[in-house]
Amino acid sequence: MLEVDIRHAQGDFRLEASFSAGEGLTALVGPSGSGKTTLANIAAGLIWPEVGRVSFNGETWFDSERKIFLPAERRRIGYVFQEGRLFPHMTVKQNLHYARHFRPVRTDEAADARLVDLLGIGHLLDRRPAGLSGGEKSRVAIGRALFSAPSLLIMDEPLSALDSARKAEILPHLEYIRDETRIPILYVSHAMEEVARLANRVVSVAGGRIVAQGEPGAVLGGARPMPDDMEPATFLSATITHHLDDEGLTVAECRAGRIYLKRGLAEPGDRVRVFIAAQDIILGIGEPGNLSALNRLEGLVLALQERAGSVWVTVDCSGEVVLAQVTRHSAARMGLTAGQPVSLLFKSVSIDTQGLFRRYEARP
Ligand SMILES: Nc1ncnc2c1ncn2[C@@H]1O[C@H](COP(=O)(O)OP(=O)(O)OP(=O)(O)O)[C@@H](O)[C@H]1O
Repeated sequence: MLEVDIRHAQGDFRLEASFSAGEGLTALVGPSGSGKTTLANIAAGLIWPEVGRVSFNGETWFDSERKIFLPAERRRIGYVFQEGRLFPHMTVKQNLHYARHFRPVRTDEAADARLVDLLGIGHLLDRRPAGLSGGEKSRVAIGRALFSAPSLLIMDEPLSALDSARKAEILPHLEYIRDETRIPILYVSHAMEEVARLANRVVSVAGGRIVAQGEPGAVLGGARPMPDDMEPATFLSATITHHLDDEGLTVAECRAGRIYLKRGLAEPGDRVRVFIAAQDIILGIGEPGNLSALNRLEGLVLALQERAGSVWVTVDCSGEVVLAQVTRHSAARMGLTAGQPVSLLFKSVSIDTQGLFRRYEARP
């Protein structure tokens, strides 16, 4: 468990933060300039804060009072930077092997080969970074961080330079690393989709302070405050009841009602976290016509909030708060007001479970 409790000034910027990151992936989210990278660098030992403490699994890495300053190279951290930062004059293999010098344990060639395999970079070993695509570079950078056999992995927006196809290619690798290596990961990101899919825990930062930390649903879900530049969404906790094999669908029940998911890895009885982007929800008043959207939840409008040209509508669906986003024009045309009964419609495809959350939720 990483524990950070610090105060630090950087020019005019004041940081005062206390947070922890345990097993699994902890996402550090927040608007640009809120202090995420600074916090990651403090955890890594690249910045020494003015006051406070940093510890990992009970070992003190930094303590201003006791004058303990463990240098970065002795913290056994694998750091993946936004832009990868591979050594341009070395081949992929040399980049990876360079990281092995930092290992405190003997090299296990079989484990290394598995990692190369897992990241799908075996065919790239003799190439130099200039001959790699963006996605390949990211995979090698992640591999290099893991090759040092780190006790903690810090990733600062490792996918931000990639388009959505390349991101989709890397996300499963990150999931595997999260679930199989058991190395705690501190993951800085703006992207709701990544956080929704990867995070076991979310720490939300704004203006140099921690505004919330905990389960992703509790920090980012429903009507709760969210960093301004993150896509609004709802997280629901649901239990899989059965599959509709012919239709490639899976049915789940949550407090808000029944939902249809794209068939993934989850099996009946599994608890999954379901992510619904607010802009994927269509709001209806009265009996909607014959629509193709499979999912329909019913609820009462709790509140309307104007945000950046659109309206966020929070809806109470049997005690579960669901967030929808509509244009100002639609909100006015529909005459939306608090207390009004509405239907929420969305396609099955707009739900992301992949069954991947199951593995986390099934953990002891
Ligand atoms: N060396 C420095 N000297 C003075 N101020 C700095 C320095 N480095 C960063 N800052 C300021 O500290 C604040 C926090 O920066 P930081 O990079 O931690 O934010 P961030 O949340 O990671 O942002 P982004 O998402 O844009 O990467 C910003 O206001 C930034 O301008």
